[in-house]
Amino acid sequence: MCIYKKKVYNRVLIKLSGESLQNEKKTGINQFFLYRIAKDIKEIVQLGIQVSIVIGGGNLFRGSSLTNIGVNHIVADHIGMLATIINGLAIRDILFQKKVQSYLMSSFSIKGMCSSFNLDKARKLLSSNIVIIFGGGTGNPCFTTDSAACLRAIETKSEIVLKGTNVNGVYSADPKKKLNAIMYHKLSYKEVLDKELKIMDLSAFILARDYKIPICVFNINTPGLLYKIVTGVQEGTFIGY
Ligand SMILES: Nc1ncnc2c1ncn2[C@@H]1O[C@H](COP(=O)(O)OP(=O)(O)OP(=O)(O)O)[C@@H](O)[C@H]1O
Ligand SMILES: O=c1ccn([C@@H]2O[C@H](COP(=O)(O)O)[C@@H](O)[C@H]2O)c(=O)[nH]1
Repeated sequence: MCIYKKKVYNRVLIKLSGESLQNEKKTGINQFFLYRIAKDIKEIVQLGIQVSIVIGGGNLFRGSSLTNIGVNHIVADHIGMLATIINGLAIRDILFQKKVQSYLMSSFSIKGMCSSFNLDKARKLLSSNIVIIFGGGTGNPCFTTDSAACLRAIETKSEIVLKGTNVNGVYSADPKKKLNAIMYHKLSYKEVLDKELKIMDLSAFILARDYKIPICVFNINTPGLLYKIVTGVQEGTFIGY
C-alpha cells in the first residue's frame, strides 16, 4: 500500500451491502470478507479519514423475501432491520480485533447489545476518529439501508456516500440480468433518474440529490479499492452534479 498518498475526503460514509457479507451458502456471514473489509477500513482510518458505516441486511433477511412467504410487510421490515444489527455486531467485533476503535448505534433500542442512535454523540466520536456503525436502517419500515445511508450521511455531514456493492459500478441496465450492459464512470443525478438506473432505491437517491451528497458506487469485493477511492483514484461510478 502506498502510504505517501493523500486523502481527498475528511469524512465518508460507507454503505456496505448485506449481500456482500454472505457466505458460500448464500446466507449467514462470510468470515473472510469480514476480516478483509475490516483491513480495508483500517487502512483508510489510518489516513485520518473519519468513517461511518451503514450496514445492510440482505445476507440474512430482506423484507421482500419474507412477504413472499406470507409475513406481514411491516413485520418483515422489522426482521430486515434486526438483520442489519446482527451484521453490525459482527463488524464491530472484527474491527475491535483489528484494533480499530468503533461504536455501534442502532436506530431503535436494543438494550445490552449496543447504544441507540444519538447524532451528537456520533459526530463527537467521528471527530475523534472512531468508526461509527449505524445499524437498524432508518428505524422505520418501508425503507432500505440505502435511505439510511443517505440520511446518516446528511446528518453526520459526510462528504460522500461510498456504496460498496457486488457489481463494479452503475451500468446501463442491471448487469446481472443484461450481460452486455455498459458501465458508466461518471453520472449526474439527473442522468441516473432519466435513464432509470436502479442502483439505489428512489427515496435514497432523491435525498442524496436534494442534499448534494455525491455517491461513489464501487465493487466491495475488490481489496484495496476503498483506499484508492479516498486517495482520489477514479474507480467505480461517481454520481454528482
Ligand atoms: N443499473 C444498474 N447498475 C448496477 N447495478 C444494478 C443496476 N440496476 C440494478 N442493479 C443491481 O443492484 C444490485 C446492488 O444492490 P445493493 O448492493 O444495493 O444491495 P442492497 O439490496 O441494497 O443491499 P442488501 O444486499 O443489503 O439488501 C446489484 O447486485 C445489481 O444487480
Ligand atoms: O430503514 C430501513 C432499512 C431496512 N429495512 C428492512 O431491512 C431489510 C434489509 O435492508 P437492506 O437495505 O435490503 O439491506 C430491507 O429489505 C427492509 O425490509 C427497513 O424496513 N427500513
